[in-house]
Amino acid sequence: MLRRYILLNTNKFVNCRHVSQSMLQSTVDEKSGIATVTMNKPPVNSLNLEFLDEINTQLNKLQKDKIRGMILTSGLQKVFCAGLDITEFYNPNPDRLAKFWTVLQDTWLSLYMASFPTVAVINGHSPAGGCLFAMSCDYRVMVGPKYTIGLNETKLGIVAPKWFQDTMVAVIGQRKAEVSLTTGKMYTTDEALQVGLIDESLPDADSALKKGTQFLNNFQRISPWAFKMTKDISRQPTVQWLIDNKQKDLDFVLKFMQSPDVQKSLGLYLQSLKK
Ligand SMILES: CCCCCC/C=C\CC(=O)SCCNC(=O)CCNC(=O)[C@H](O)C(C)(C)COP(=O)(O)OP(=O)(O)OC[C@H]1O[C@@H](n2cnc3c(N)ncnc32)[C@H](O)[C@@H]1OP(=O)(O)O
Repeated sequence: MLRRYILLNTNKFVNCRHVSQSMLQSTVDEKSGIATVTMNKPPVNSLNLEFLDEINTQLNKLQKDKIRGMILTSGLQKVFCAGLDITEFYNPNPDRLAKFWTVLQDTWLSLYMASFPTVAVINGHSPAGGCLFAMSCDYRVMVGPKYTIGLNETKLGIVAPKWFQDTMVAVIGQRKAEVSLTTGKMYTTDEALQVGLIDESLPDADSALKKGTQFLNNFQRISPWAFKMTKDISRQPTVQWLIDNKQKDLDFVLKFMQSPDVQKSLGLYLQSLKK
């Protein structure tokens, strides 16, 4: 369905195709072919089964629609994405947990290997799975200075899976990733810029969105085929492990998440969040 739509976050009217509207708003600028996908699941854009499914469906649709680029951002005031919904892990139903993890794997593969260029406009805190999503885009612009980003899993008493870790290594390198992962480091915007976890820091969301669009405009003169082949070659070593080990990865998560020690840590962490 084609109709005029207001591009969220910019407060400006633009010529847009409205693609969908629910926990996820997606608009495509007809002139540039750039999609803006806005996560809007209050209070913190936590990624549960239904939300992940919606994100994955949308990514696949944008791919079919042959868009020229995508900005991933948040419609919330101060959170880009709080990561995986911890309640999916706490006292889980094994069947649902298996579905949840499988959709997470698929969503990550769709985002990481997207055939179009992607930019994360990180307009709020971005821990754990939020950081994974940002790192999986081709470019990161973060609004500073007050938000934080990082893979904090060890702080919850859990372990970032190999493919989360490899994604971070691909962005900031082995040594920095190892220190960051083991300590569960959450970086301020300035620290993230220094370590290379983000590419640019801007003082407000509007200028961050403009920067993201500028980055995507670089690809107007680059063949989509050349872009995709180059990205595939660059990212293949990071994705291949998951492609070859989806079931092994799932089995490990199911076992790990149902262990009493992990459940105890998660329970305490959830309680601390509620406080
Ligand atoms: C083999 C190993 C397999 C496991 C691998 C798992 C891999 C990845 C794991 C993850 O992604 S786990 C998620 C980690 N995320 C976090 O630790 C973030 C926790 N949240 C925060 O730090 C803060 O909420 C925030 C994002 C900085 C926002 O702060 P703010 O003050 O705006 O909001 P709060 O008051 O803290 O929260 C509001 C409301 O949301 C609930 N909540 C927050 N984060 C989550 C979450 N990730 N999942 C579920 N629920 C979350 C929080 O409890 C509050 O609830 P109520 O009190 O309103 O009921």
